[in-house]
Amino acid sequence: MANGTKERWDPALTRLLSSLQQASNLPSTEEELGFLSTLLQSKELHALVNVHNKIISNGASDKFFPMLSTSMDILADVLEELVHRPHMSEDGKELFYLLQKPHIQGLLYSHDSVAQKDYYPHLPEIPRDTEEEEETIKIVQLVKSNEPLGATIKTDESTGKIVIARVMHGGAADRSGLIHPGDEVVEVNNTNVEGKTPNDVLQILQNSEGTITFKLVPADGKGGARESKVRVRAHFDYDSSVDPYIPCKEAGLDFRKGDVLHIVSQDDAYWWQARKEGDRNMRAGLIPSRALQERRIIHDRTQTNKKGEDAENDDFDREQIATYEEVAKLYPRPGMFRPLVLIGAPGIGRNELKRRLIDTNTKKYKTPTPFTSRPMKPGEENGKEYFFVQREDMEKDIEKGKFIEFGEYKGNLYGTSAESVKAIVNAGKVCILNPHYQALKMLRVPQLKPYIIYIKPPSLEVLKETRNAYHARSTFDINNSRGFTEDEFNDIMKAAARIEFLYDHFFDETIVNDDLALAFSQLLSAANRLETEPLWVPASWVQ
Ligand SMILES: Nc1ncnc2c1ncn2[C@@H]1O[C@H](COP(=O)(O)OP(=O)(O)OP(=O)(O)O)[C@@H](O)[C@H]1O
Repeated sequence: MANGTKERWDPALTRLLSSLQQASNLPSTEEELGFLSTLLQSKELHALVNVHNKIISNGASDKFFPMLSTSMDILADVLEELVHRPHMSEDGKELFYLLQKPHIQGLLYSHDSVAQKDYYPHLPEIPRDTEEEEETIKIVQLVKSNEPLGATIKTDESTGKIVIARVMHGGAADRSGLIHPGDEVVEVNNTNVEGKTPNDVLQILQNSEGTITFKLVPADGKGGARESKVRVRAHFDYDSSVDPYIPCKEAGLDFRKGDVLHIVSQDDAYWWQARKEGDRNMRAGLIPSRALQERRIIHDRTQTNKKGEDAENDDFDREQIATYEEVAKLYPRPGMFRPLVLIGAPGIGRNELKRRLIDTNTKKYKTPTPFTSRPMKPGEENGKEYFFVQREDMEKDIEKGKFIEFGEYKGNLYGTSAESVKAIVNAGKVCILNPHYQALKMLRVPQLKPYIIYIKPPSLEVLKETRNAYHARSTFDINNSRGFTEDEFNDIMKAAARIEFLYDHFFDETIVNDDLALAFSQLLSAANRLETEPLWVPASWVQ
């Protein structure tokens, strides 16, 4: 620093300069030595060193010493104290106002920094207007473990460079917080990947041990997207290993129809990221998005129709394309019981199961007496098994919307009135229904929130065996006086296949009715579960 007449040279810098001259025989270029020599002789550096020395020497003497070095903490305490005062004097108000001023806070902050001798050199801010060609590179190191990286790569179509295609939520790459979709991969473990294919890069990754080092050019505008909370129930099976279109097979998440999936990201229009609900694996996997799956189903259906296969009339029932259904948990409420609905092929045993359940507690389980237009069978009583009514009267009531479900079977109408179901639910009883399967869509509404159990036949052989051994009565015989015929067994199997094709996405549970006692115990535990456990229902029922 200029000191009146003469510039005072710092002895340390002078020493450094002379040792530099002695070091001229070291293996360094002339350019490097020249640079250091100029720097050590520069006025700016000397001025800075002098300022530094001054501060140190002042600090060392007792001339200036701080009374305290935490004035900012005290400021915060005072503000906290003042803000809770119900009444404040004018002075108090002024102090409160002053202490919030940025200038005062800045001053105290600087004071504390000096008092704490916190004057380390700080790195300069990154210049805002860098040269366009200059790229920022980030170096990311991950320790390789048995866990996959949790990121996929691809060749960028326009630039031909290798880029991070997606980062799987919860995977190693995501947890590092350092790798983002769109980042350009420059090097992997010191190997330049320019001109390499994603497979080549995978090879490098697979062959590396220990730490993996990536050199990446960060993508613009990324940001850690938050996980979505959406849960869906899958209405189809998915096996990524046979999906020719999945961008990365290793990243696929396989699931079965009925599985509940936690959708963590819907950022990509075609490939969602999901986890199986309850799965402890943190890393999400890729599944086809709703839009993609709908397209696939429509495509498959047009192919089938072209071949002229399987075009039965009630296919329209499946007009709703079953892909994913958003679900939420419904918590049981004391005294409010969801109706239990047993669905299945005629003759499969729903009445038998229902009867047994009611017998366990006739006060608790109730079934509404259905209406029918079929003629009364011998031994039946009006109002007991059915209310027997004229077809025209029943049709009129159906038109008036008095039936929550109705269907036609072999020329006769069957139905359950809305009133009778509501009355049971409101009385705090468990309503158990075994309606015709066509009624499902009408029943599956938020007002009723039914729990739908599909009663499934076992194989044809086991069906015949069990029914014959039990001397089961055919429900196709008006007198209920004989067993099932060969044709009727076949009809049960056919009807079951049809019901499954049309409605399986509505089933909350499936019980195979082979051994009657076993099937019944399953029904009983389902009924108990319904009262005690939160269960997944369409999300709209919960909102
Ligand atoms: N697992 C089983 N093993 C043997 N017999 C069975 C079994 N389940 C039901 N049955 C018998 O099969 C017959 C038909 O059962 P059920 O009347 O319950 O059928 P359903 O499904 O109610 O038929 P529908 O819908 O036509 O009225 C009855 O005799 C019943 O006892």
